[in-house]
Amino acid sequence: MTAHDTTLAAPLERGLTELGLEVDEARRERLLALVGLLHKWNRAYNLTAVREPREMVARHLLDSAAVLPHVRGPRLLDVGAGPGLPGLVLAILAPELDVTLLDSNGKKVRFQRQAVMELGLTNVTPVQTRVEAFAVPEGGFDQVISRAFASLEDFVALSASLPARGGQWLAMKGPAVEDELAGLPSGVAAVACHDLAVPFTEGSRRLVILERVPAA
Ligand SMILES: C[S@@+](CC[C@H](N)C(=O)[O-])C[C@H]1O[C@@H](n2cnc3c(N)ncnc32)[C@H](O)[C@@H]1O
Repeated sequence: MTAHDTTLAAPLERGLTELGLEVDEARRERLLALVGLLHKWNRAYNLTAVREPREMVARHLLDSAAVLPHVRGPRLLDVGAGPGLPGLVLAILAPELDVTLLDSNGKKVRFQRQAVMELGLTNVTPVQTRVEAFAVPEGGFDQVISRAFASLEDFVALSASLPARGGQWLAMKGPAVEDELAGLPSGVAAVACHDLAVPFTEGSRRLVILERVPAA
């Protein structure tokens, strides 16, 4: 596995504890190795505006980990995953998940593939495509998640056929999501909106969970 900055181990462990997550050392090592890869590839591939590894621990690892209690899987699709956020983090934390990472950008998907290989992950499938052109696999996904991808309305419209029957959309949003909730199409409703405190970051992460409902 790839080398990483050992000074990041303590903040990661503290942050995971603050989130109430028990994560063994092997998984913590993988998470830090992911930060190492993001930092290394960011110079050439411009994967994320977050440049500092320490900041990546909070804004990428812990922010993604914060949604784990709401992820039930097992088939999880991350739409517009970019360098694999939150999907790679969730796949490392919960090996029982079967995670598909989807992005239209070739460089981002090349990074996803490299990370999957270097981290030895067997539960992640990167796919390069636009979500609207993605052929839904038989049965669909139990949950479809996105972070920093699109408005709620566009996220749901672009991925309308992808959740399985009884499946959910999980949208990782900022604090101002009320206006977007008002724009949801009929037939889809928010069933929960969680305020998640992310260690070492200002403001709160909101996780909106959406399901299909009988059209009004
Ligand atoms: C702002 S980035 C967010 C990346 C990642 N989720 C994160 O939080 O760091 C949005 C990503 O969505 C991808 N994207 C935009 N439109 C897309 C589409 N129609 N289908 C698939 N991916 C798309 C872009 O290539 C980009 O990597």
